[in-house]
Amino acid sequence: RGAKMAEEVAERQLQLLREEREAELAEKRAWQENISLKELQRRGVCLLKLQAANQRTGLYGRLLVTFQPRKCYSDTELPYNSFGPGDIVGLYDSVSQGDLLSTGIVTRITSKAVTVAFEESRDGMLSVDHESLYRLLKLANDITYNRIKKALNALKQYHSGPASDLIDVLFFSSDPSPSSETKPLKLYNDSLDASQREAVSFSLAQKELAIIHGPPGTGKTTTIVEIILQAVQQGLKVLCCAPSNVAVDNLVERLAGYKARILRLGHPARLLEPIQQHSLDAVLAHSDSAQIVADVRKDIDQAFAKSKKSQDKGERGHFLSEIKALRKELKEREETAMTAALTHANVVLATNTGASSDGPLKLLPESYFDLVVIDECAQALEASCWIPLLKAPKCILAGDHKQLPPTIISHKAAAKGLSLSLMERVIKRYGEKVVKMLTVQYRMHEAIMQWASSEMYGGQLTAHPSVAQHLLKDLPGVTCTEETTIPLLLIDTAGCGLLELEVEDEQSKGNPGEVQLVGLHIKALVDAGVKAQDIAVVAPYNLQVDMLREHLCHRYPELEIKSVDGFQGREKEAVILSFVRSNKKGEVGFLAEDRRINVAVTRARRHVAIICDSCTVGSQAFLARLLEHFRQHGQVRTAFEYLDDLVPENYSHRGERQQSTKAPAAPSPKPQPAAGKKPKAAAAANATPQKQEAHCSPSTSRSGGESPGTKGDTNKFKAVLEAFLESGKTQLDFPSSLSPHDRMLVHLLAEEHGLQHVSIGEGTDRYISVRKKELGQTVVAPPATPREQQHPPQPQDSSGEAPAPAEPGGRSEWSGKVDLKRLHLERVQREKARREEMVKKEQESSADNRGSSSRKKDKTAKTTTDSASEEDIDALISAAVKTDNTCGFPRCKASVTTLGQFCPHCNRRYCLSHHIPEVHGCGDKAKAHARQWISREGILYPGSSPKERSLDPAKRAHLQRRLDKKLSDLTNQRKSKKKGKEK
Ligand SMILES: Nc1ncnc2c1ncn2[C@@H]1O[C@H](COP(=O)(O)OP(=O)(O)OP(=O)(O)O)[C@@H](O)[C@H]1O
Ligand SMILES: [Zn+2]
Ligand SMILES: [Zn+2]
Repeated sequence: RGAKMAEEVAERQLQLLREEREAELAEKRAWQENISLKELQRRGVCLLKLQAANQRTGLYGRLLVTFQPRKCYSDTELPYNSFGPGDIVGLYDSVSQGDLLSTGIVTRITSKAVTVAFEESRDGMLSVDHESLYRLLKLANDITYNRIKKALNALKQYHSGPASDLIDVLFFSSDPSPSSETKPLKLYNDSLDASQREAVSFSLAQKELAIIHGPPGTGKTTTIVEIILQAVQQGLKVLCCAPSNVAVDNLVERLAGYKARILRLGHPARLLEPIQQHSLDAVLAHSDSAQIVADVRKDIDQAFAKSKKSQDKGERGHFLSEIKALRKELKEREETAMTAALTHANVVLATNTGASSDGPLKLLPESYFDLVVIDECAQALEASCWIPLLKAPKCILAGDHKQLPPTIISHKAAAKGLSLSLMERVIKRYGEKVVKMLTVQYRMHEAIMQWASSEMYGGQLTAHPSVAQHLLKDLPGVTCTEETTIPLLLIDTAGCGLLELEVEDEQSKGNPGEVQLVGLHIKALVDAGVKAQDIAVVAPYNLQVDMLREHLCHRYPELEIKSVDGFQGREKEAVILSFVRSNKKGEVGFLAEDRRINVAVTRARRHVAIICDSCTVGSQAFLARLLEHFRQHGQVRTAFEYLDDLVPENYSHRGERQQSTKAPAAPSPKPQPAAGKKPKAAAAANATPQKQEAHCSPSTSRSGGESPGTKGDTNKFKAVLEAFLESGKTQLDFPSSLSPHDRMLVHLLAEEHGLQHVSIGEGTDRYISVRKKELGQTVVAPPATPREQQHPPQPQDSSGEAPAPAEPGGRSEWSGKVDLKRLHLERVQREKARREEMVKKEQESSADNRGSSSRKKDKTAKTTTDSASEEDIDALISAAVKTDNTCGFPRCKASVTTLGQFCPHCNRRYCLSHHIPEVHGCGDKAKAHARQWISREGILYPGSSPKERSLDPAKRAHLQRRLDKKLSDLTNQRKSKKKGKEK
C-alpha cells in the first residue's frame, strides 16, 4: 500500500512540478523578451559587460572561467546581483544580439568576480577570449528540475532498497516502529538545554523517522550537530542535506568545529576557509593522486591553448582529440580519488539536489548511508527531499513549518499542494508521536518572543536568561536613549495620510512615507551608537525594498535591507519592519500570511520597530493581535511625532501653518471626495456612540496647501460643538466611528471652546465625549475606564516664573497651539542635550576629581529631600528658587536667575543645558507624561503606558499644572527660536 501511495504522491508532485517549471520558464521568457538588459541587471539577474579574467580546468574537466567587470577603472566591483553558487547561467556575447554561447554553473562569486564552470559542450570547446565583452544571465535551473524529476520517478518505481520502510512510514501505510532503548548519552556539547537533550535522544532512538521542530533561535543547528556527532559515534554513515547552500555551509562550519570527518559536495556559498577545506575540490587537491590529476589538468590547459593558437585545421583536430583523451584519464583518476574521499568521511553534506545520484554519490553503493538528516526541511520542496531520502532507512527532519514554505512561482501549483512541505505533511498526520519541539530560545528579548510564542508555538517558548532582557543599550558603544531601551516600538501612521503607492501589481507595493519614517528611526538608532550593520530593514514587498535601498543605502552601506522572504534564517540586533499597506479598503495582501509576519518579527534580538498604518493593517485579526501586543508591551508613537511637514494646518492653529514645500518625494494623496466625508459628519451630528468598525480614511494632506476634506471636517465639528454649547445639554458623545485624526480635531476644538472632553473605550470602540465645564469642579472619567484622563487645560503664564495656582475651568490659552509635533521636537531636544551632556560629563569628570563641589552637593541634596516631602508645590518652588539660583544639576554652577528653566517633575531650576528631563534624571517621568498626553489626544491607543492608573483629582491637577508649565515653556522656547532664525 505504501508503494501505491508513494506512486500517487510522486505522480502528483511531478504534475505540480511541471506546472511550476512552466511558470518559471514563462517568467524567464518574459524577462528576456520584455525587459531591457539594463533592467535585468538592476533586478540582479543579469551581469553586463564582463571580461574573462582567467580560465582553467576544474573538477570533472570542466572549464572554469572567471569574469570581471570591464577594467575601465582600477577597482571595479560587480553591480548588485542575486547570483549564487550553483546557479545556472547563460553566457552571451555582448555585441551580437543574444547569442547564447554556452550555459554553466556559478561556482564562486565575490564582490569583484564571478566564476562559472562550463560543461564540455558537444560540438567541441567553448572558447572565451580576453578582449571581448560578455554578459551572464541567470537561467531557469533545469539541473535542479531534472534531478528532482529523476528522484520522483525513482520513488514511483521503488520496489526494494534501503528506504523501503521509511517510504511506508512517510506515506502512512505503516506506523513508525516503536523506538529502541538507548543508553544515556555522553554529549559532545554539554550545554544543551533540556528540550535539546530530549530531541537528541528521541531522534537517536526512533527507528525510521524523527522530526525536530525548532522555532526561531532555539538552537536547531546546535541540536542537529549533536545528533550527527552521536550517530557517527555509533558508527553510522550520515548524509546531511538542506535545501540551500547557505544552510549546508552552516552545518559544515559547525561540524568542522568538532573535528568530525566531513565532506562537502557541490559549491559552497561561502568562501570561508573552514568550509572550503571540506569541499570535495579541496579534499581532492590534498589527496595522494592530486599531483597526477593536476598534471593532467595542466596538459589539458596547454593542449587547449595550443589548439587556439594553431591555424591549421588538422592540427587543431589533433589537439582536440588529445584533450578528449586527457579528459577521460582525468575523469578516471578523479573518480578513484573521489571514492576514497567519500568513504573516508563519516558525514557527507550537500544540498538536496546536490545529493543526486548523477553526482559524486553515484560512486557509493546503494545502501551506503544509515541516516539522512534534512535541515530547513520546512523550506524545501517535498520532491527535492526525496533525492536524499531514497538513500537511507532512517531520516531526521528539522525545521520550522511556522516559518515560510519554499518559494513557488506558480500560484496554482502552490495552491494545489506544492508548497506543503514534507515536514508539515507528516506532522499533520503523526503529530506528537514523531516530533520534538525545542522550547528555549537564545535570540529574542522576552517581549519580542512572547507574541510569536503564543501565536505560533502554543505558548511553549521561554527566553534563555542570557537574552530575556537584553536591549540595544546593552551593546558596547550604545547609549541609553528612548529608542535603545525598548524592545518593541510601534510607529503608527494611522490618520497621517501616508498611503501606499497606487500600483496595479499586487506583488509590488511601496510606501514612501514609511520609507521616510524608517530613515528617521534608523537615524535615531545610529545616533545612539547602534551600528548600521546590526540593523535590518525588512519589508514584505520588493518595491518597498527597492525604495528603501535607494533612500538609505548610500547613507548606511552596512545596513541590510531585505524582503521578509530573503531574511529567513537570519537575525539582527534591531529589525525595522515596514508593513507598507495603507489604503481605505483595509487590504493587506502579502501580510495576510501569518508565517511571513512570524518570520519578520522573530529576526530581531533586541529591538523591533513596526512602521505601519494600524487602521489598514489592523483589519486583519492576526495582525491586529500583533499590534495589540506592541501596545501592551511596547511603546506606541504616531508618525506625526516624526514628520514635521506632515502636521496639517488643523493641528497647529493660528498661523502656525506648515509651509512644507520641502515635502519629500511622496504621492500627494488625492483630496478626499466630499461625498466620502459626509457620512462621518452626519454621524457626528447624530452624536450617538455607535459600535462600528473604526473608520479611518486618512484625512490629512501632506501638502501645506488647502486640504478641503480636513477643513470641511473642522468646520463641521465646530458647528456641532457650537450647537451643543447653545443647547441645554451638558454632554455630547461623538460616535466611535471617528478616526483618531477626527478625534483629535474634536479634542482641539473642544479646547478652543473651553469644553472638557474625555476619550472612552478601547480600540475601535473608542469615542470622544465632550462636556460643559462646571466652575470649580473637575469631571472625573467614568470608572469603567480607569486609564482615561481628562485634559483640563490650564492657562499658564509663560514667563518662566513660578506657576500661578491652577484655575480649573478656565479657558485655555495655549490649547490650540499644542500639537504632537511639539512632543517630537521636545524629544529630539532632550536627546540632543543628553548627548551633549554625556560629552561634557566626560570632560568635567577629570576636573571634578580635584575641585571641591561639596557645597553644591549639599544644596542639591537638601532640595531633593524637600521636594520629596513637600505637598505644596508652589511654596516649594519659591523656596527652591530663593535658596538656589544656580543650576540644580550636580556640579553645575551656571546661574539660573534669568536664563533658567523649571523642571515640573522635580521642581528644580536648571541651566539651559540641564533643563531637559533626561539630562538630570526625570526622563522616565517626562516620557510617561508625554505618552499619557498622546493617549489623551485620542490619536493613539491608551495601552502605551499600562501602568499609569487613575490618579486622584488633586494629584492629577498637580500633574497637569506641571505638564502645562512644561508645554508653555516649550512654546516660548520655540517662539524665541523662530525669531532667532528669522534674523
Ligand atoms: N544550549 C544552548 N546554550 C546556550 N546557547 C545556545 C544553546 N543552544 C543554542 N544556543 C545559541 O543560540 C544561537 C542559535 O543556535 P543555532 O545556531 O544552533 O540555531 P539555529 O538552528 O541555527 O537557529 P534557528 O533556531 O533560528 O534556526 C547560537 O548563538 C547558539 O550559540
Ligand atoms: Zn527634573
Ligand atoms: Zn547646569
